[in-house]
Amino acid sequence: MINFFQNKYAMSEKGAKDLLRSIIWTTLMNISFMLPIILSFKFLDEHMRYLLNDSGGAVSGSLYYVVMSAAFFIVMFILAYFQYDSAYTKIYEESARRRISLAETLRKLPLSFFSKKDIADLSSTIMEDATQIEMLFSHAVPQLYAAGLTVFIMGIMMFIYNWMLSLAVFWVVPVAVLVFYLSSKMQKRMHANIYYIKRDISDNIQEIIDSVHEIKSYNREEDYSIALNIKLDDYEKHMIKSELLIGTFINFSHVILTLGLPSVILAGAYLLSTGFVNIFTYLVFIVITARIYNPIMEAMNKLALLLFLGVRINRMKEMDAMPKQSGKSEFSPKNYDIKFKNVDFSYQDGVQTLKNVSFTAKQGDVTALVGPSGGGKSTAAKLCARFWDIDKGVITLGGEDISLVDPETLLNNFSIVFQDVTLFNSSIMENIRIGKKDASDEEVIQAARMAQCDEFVTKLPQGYGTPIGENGERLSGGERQRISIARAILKDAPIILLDEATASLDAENESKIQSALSELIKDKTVLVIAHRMRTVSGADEIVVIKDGTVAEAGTPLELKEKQGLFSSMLKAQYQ
Ligand SMILES: Nc1ncnc2c1ncn2[C@@H]1O[C@H](COP(=O)(O)OP(=O)(O)OP(=O)(O)O)[C@@H](O)[C@H]1O
Repeated sequence: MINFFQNKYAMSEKGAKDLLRSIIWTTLMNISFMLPIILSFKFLDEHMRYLLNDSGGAVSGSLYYVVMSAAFFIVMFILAYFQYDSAYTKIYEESARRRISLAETLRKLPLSFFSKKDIADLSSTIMEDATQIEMLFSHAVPQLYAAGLTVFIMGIMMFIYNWMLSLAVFWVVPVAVLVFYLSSKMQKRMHANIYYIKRDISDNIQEIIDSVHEIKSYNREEDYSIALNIKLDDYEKHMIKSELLIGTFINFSHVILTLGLPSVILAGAYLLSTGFVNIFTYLVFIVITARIYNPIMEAMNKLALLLFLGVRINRMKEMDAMPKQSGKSEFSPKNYDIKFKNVDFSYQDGVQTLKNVSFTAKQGDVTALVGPSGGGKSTAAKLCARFWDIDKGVITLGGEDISLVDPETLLNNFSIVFQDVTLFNSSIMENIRIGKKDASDEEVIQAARMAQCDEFVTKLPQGYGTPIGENGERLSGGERQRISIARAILKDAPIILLDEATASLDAENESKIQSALSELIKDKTVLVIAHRMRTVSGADEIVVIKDGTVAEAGTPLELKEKQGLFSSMLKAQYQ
C-alpha cells in the first residue's frame, strides 16, 4: 500500500505512511459518528421494553448509558484530533518536503530545461500545482479512500446484523459509483485539456510581459490581445462544459444514493410487517442510512478537484524524471587548463551545434573564441562550465572530466560575464555581492571601483544602497555590464569566461575596465568570446569557430600569417 501511494502520488515514504494513517483515522472517525446513534437506539429500545413491561421504578442501567455517552464523546474527540493531525499537519509536512525536493530537482536540472517558455510552466508547477496537491491531500484524498473503507466496514457489520435491510441500503452504492466511474474518463480528458489550456495562457501572458517593449514598439498590442482573448474564450468554454458535465454526473450519482433511504423504508416496512425485523432494527437502519452516504457524497463533491490531481502529479513526475546533472562535490584539479576533445553537442535532436570540436585553453593564457555569428562560440564557452552536458567527446578541467563533477562545485571555479546580464531587484551592493556572498562592504566597493561602477553609483540618490528595480531596469546597458564585471572581480575565480564583456561600454570606460581585467586575469584561465578584433589582439591563443567546428587555431601572429579565415575577418573589420 505504501509503495502504491508512493508511485501513484509521487510521495516520499514518510508521506505515503502518513497518508495511510490519515485514511485510517478518517475511517475510524467516520465510523465513530455512528456510535451515538446506535447507543441512543439501544437506550430507546431498553426504555421502551421497560415502559411496556411497566414494572414501575427507575429505568435500570441509565448510568451505563451516561458513562458510555461520555466515553464515546472522548473517543470521538481523540479520533478527531488524530484525524486532524494526520490529514493536516502531516500532509502539510509532506507538502513542504515535496516543495524542497522540487527545488532540489531544479538545482540539478541542466539549463536546457529552463528555456524561456518553461518559466511560466515552472512557476505554475512550483506554486500552483504544489498548493493544489497540498489542498487535495489534506481535504480530499484521505476522505475519498476513507469513504470507501467506511462503507465497506459498516457494510460488513450491517450485513452480519441484517443482510436483507443491508441490501436495501447498499444496492445504490455500486450503481452510483459505476455512473461516476463511467464518466470519469471523459472528465479526466476534459480536465487535462483545461489544465493545458491554462498553462498555455500563463505562457502567453509571461511572453507578453517579457516582450512588452517589442510589442509596443512594433504596434502589435492588438494582435497579441486578440490571440490571448481567443485562448481565454476557449478556456471559458471548456470550463463551462466541464462544470456542466461534472455537475450532471455528481448530481445524478447523488440522486441514486438518495434512493437508498426510501428503499430501506419500504423494504423495512415489509420486513417489519412480516416479522423479519423488529422496530428497533428498522429505526436504526433508517437513521444509519440517512448518514452512511455522507462520506461518499462529500468525496464525490471533491472528485472534480481530484481529477486534476493526476495531471498535476504527472507534471511533477515528469520533472523528477528529467535527466539530472550530478557528480562529485569534492574537486581540486591539479591545474585549470580546459581541454575540449572531439566534442559534439546539439541543443535539439537533429541540429548539431558543435561538431568534433577540440582545443585547449591553458591556465595563464587568454584564449579568444572568434568566428562568424551563430558559429557556436558562446555554446562552447557555456559547455565548459557544464551549463549543458555534451553528446560526445570529453571536456576536461585540470585533466578531470567535468561531467563527473557536480555542476555547483564546478561553477565555484568560474567567474562569468555574459552579454545578457541578469540583475536582481535589490541594491547595487547586494547585486555585486552575489559574486561572493560573505564579502564585506569594503570588498564590494573595491571590486565596483575596479569595474568603473563608482562613476555612476555616486550619482545615484542612495549610492550603493540604491535599489535598481526588476532586472536592473533603472540602469543602462553599460552600467549593468559593469556590475556584472564587478561581480566577477569580487568572485576572483581561477577561470574567467568573458562573453563580449565590454561590448556595451564607451571607449574610455572600456580601456579602464580592460586594465582592471588585466589585473584580474593574471595566472588564470581566460576564455574570451569576441567579435571585435581589437578585443582579441592581446590574446595568447585564438580559436576560430565556424559552423560548429574549429576552422583554425593558433597565436594571433600565426593566424595572420596563415591568411585564413581569421586574417580575412581581421581585414574585413579594419576596412
Ligand atoms: N538555448 C539554445 N537553444 C537552442 N539553440 C541555441 C541555443 N543557444 C544557441 N543556439 C543555437 O546554437 C547556434 C550557436 O549559437 P551561439 O550563441 O553559440 O553562437 P555564437 O557563435 O556565440 O553567436 P554570436 O556571435 O552571434 O553570439 C546558433 O545556431 C543558435 O541559434
